[in-house]
Amino acid sequence: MGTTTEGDETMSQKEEIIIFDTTLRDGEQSPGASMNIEEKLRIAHQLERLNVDVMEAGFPIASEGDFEAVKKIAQTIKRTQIAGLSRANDKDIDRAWEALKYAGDRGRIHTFIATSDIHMEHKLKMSEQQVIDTAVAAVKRAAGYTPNVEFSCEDAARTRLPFMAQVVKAVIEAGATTVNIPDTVGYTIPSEFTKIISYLKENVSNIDDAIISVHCHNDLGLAVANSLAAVQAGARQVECTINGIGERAGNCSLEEVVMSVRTRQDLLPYSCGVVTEQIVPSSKLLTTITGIQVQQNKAIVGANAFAHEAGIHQHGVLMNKETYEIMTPESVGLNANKLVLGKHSGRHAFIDRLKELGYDLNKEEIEKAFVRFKSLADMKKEIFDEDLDAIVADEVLRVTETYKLLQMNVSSGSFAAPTATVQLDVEGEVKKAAVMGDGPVDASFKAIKEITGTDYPLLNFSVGAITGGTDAQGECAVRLKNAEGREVLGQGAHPDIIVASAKAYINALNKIASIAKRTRGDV
Ligand SMILES: CC(=O)SCCNC(=O)CCNC(=O)[C@H](O)C(C)(C)COP(=O)(O)OP(=O)(O)OC[C@H]1O[C@@H](n2cnc3c(N)ncnc32)[C@H](O)[C@@H]1OP(=O)(O)O
Ligand SMILES: CC(C)C(=O)C(=O)O
Repeated sequence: MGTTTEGDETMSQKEEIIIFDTTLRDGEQSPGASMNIEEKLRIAHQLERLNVDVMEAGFPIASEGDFEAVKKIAQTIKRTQIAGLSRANDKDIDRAWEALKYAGDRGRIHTFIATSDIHMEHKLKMSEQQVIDTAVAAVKRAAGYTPNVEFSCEDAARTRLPFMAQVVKAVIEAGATTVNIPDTVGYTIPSEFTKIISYLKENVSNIDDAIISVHCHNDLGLAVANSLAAVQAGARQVECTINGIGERAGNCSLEEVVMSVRTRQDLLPYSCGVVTEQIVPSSKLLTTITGIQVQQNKAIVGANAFAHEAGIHQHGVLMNKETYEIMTPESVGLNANKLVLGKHSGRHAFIDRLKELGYDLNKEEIEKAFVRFKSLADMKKEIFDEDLDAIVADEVLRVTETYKLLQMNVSSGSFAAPTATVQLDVEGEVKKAAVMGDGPVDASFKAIKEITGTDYPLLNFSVGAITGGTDAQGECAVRLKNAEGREVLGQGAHPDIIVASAKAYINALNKIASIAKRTRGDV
């Protein structure tokens, strides 16, 4: 791009912005984004390919599952720093280190306590002095395990500045090497956040002994703008998530902040190590795993981010892409010159495309996905990346199957009552049911319920077409609530939308069964 200054030599002389990804912790706090250990590990591998500097893997005290996920990630990921969150108390910090210790000096304890009046008075019921003492004690305890300690002043953007300066000074003295200034409730605006960071730089005598970090939420849609303002004021770590997922309206979006820095080197002359070509694969993997779709007009990773519809724009782009494109699709991992995949494609092209999409599958997984790819290619002229995402989600990312769909047949229309006949393999036993319903999906779900003897509340059911055209695969998501009140997302894809719905329902039942087995200690 004519307007950017890239190139390794120039980049290496620039001040570095540390990219701290919190998709697996704050991102996971998005309603419906809970992931199991295997899913978190897949994202962790992708974050390593994306080359973020730090990944926050979870909140180890939160649950057995989160502890195991952080531990597994700390044991498996070899290059990236791994952070674990803890409240400012001994038991959280000890538990965090128990999981993080496998990463050695790449393990980071991230401890926090709120510093705003409203949080101190109503939530913590602590005085200023108690908060300072608790923060200092927490940092000291964490520093006893590792020098890699981050401290966050929760709700910093609504904290009185002289008090925050006192806290920041004290935690740096106690051993914090990164001090994070979160806008926990997405309240600040860029000019104010600039003043907050500048204030700390000017009024905390030991501020240069730590990296200043920011962690912005998007309640007013300003998370990225606020993060960039903070960087310009001296912050050197940005906390963010893929697709901007996170608590409430989400967090600062990684792809937006990284591409802003890369694209506006004239105003943001910093370097960051993110391999931007891995942005779209990361976004897609997250969508596949969580089922949370990205809005079409989402910057960088939305379906329309590089689409030009208007004639004047199309004309301009045909003459010179830079008339309407400020970055190339290739730079974020959208490969325009791809081999077309269809029924005549072989394993080499197939594996190559899966790798481009960020899937690192073993031989057995590739074989399963390939068989499914060929059968889809028999029904559909061209197989798109989205189809491959759905195949991988369906064939590889799914949990151990207690229930397998063998066959189904549905009759429906405007005349007779819709009827579904479904045959399932239930742990080796073939079972069948034929049931009428209000519609074909309702009839299928009733048949599955009858066979499996289950009746979990259905919270949500959504249907979408993965690609365009009448031969597109349908993609369904089903959200059920298990007996313990936990929400479970099931996904299924198939060119027949009713079969896709049944697969999604069965996928959710399999997840519930696998949670129950884990709880009982059967697996
Ligand atoms: C801004 C953020 O995103 S912070 C991270 C938010 N993420 C989460 O909360 C997800 C994971 N959380 C959990 O699983 C649970 O909340 C747990 C395991 C951490 C705690 O569960 P519980 O012990 O049942 O407590 P609960 O969540 O109801 O209340 C929080 C308690 O922690 C205290 N607390 C809150 N923040 C902190 C802190 N930073 N340091 C010390 N104590 C804190 C609260 O005052 C309250 O204490 P109390 O039980 O003495 O009244
Ligand atoms: C724990 C902190 C960093 C947080 O998530 C927030 O303040 O939003």
